[in-house]
Amino acid sequence: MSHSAPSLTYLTQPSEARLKGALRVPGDKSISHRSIMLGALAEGETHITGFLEGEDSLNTLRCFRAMGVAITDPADGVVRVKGVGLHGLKAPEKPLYVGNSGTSMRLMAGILAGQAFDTVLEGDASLSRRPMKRVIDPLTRMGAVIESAEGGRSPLTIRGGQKLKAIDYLLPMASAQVKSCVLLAGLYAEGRTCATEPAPTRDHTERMLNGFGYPVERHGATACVTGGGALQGRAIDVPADISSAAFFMVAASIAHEADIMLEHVGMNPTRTGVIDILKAMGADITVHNPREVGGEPVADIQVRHARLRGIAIPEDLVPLAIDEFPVLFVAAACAEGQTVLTGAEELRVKESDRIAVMADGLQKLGVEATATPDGMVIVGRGAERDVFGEAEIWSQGDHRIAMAFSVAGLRARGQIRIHDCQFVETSFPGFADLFTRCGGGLSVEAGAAS
Ligand SMILES: O=C(O)C1=C[C@@H](OP(=O)(O)O)[C@@H](O)[C@H](O)C1
Ligand SMILES: C=C(OP(=O)(O)O)C(=O)O
Repeated sequence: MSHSAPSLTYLTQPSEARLKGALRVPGDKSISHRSIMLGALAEGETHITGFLEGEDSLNTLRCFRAMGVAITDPADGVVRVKGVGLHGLKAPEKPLYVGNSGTSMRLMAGILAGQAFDTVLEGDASLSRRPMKRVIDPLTRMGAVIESAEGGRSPLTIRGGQKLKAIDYLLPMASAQVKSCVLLAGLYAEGRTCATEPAPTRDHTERMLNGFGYPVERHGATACVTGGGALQGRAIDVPADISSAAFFMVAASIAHEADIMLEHVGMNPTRTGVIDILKAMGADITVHNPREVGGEPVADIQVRHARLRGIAIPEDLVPLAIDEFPVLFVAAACAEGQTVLTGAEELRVKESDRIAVMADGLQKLGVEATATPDGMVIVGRGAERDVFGEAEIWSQGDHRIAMAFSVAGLRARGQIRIHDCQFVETSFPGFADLFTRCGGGLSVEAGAAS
């Protein structure tokens, strides 16, 4: 987000929505960030198609430009990055601003720890509340020097010119951002750096490093890189983001009538937990034409309306669906019976506390939703035609909360007014239009109270 984007409010239409059509949601955010970062650090050119032109990945792009990397303006998802090599970045003139994006800050901290110059990384109000100690700790063990605001929060000042040493790091939480940060710093360290995760998390960094010709060894839960190699520029086709497609998967499942096709969706097995969870709830989801594009599995996904039932969500699926819980809570409210989520305390440190903010919004809409320290218990009202009432919701600077309550509008008796929706631009530009075009019915009011 630019430093002060005007506030937006979404208004859902109490509707008899029929969702239909084929649609392609924007590019994968995790892969888009990494395509700029690895493209910048590579030798030669990286040609990206399907790039997410959302504020989070655009902020990553701007940061690397500020460090002297020539990157074309994205046009219809096409971006060219002229790599400068692992040691070719230049000192930026100003602090690097990453907006709302935890991925940018945590992955870039790993890269910047290995540079010869100092940098300051800063973000918006939401990001300034999120924990950065989780990356400061392993980087400090590697020899990095990082100053932070109180409590390990950003802004982070990263002192350049340190000689990094390899470490074996056992992650205290399942986090792809922390794993990636350690591996990226490992590119600059002497020796072999390993990150061991307590549960599988998205593996785009490992896949993409291999794709750029930088070998990542994998032994069970451990991924290792040896410093001192080089990356080679390449072509990257970014698939549609399964985390964005998830809003439409739930929308089609809960709408009174629906049959939609989500095209070219990334199906990396470390990301498909949302499909497993929805299928366990009884969703009607068919995967068509599975294929592999540039090292990532991709498919078209058909979703039709179905009667959902509540489940106990298996904890091993939590990291594989970590960004999808706001909208999965909406699905749970529309199911018959109780849904119980446990083992998801990480949701409390995302763009908002997604457990507290979702429980609060669902309660306002008349759903029995009880927040627990590590999850939620939701009593589904799927037997009723209108699951949700009418309410005013604050999305608390969190794009996924804003979109989740937009989807809830499909089963609401009245109107849901959702404030602070400008943050949807971080991950899903054009969401309101696409949702409306396939039958969702959402209008946007500018400049409303936030
Ligand atoms: O590595 C990534 O691209 C991401 C990892 C996840 O965060 P954590 O590593 O904090 O779980 C996820 O929530 C975020 O949207 C993107
Ligand atoms: C948690 C998210 O992103 P980030 O951590 O990059 O801000 C998200 O997109 O849901």
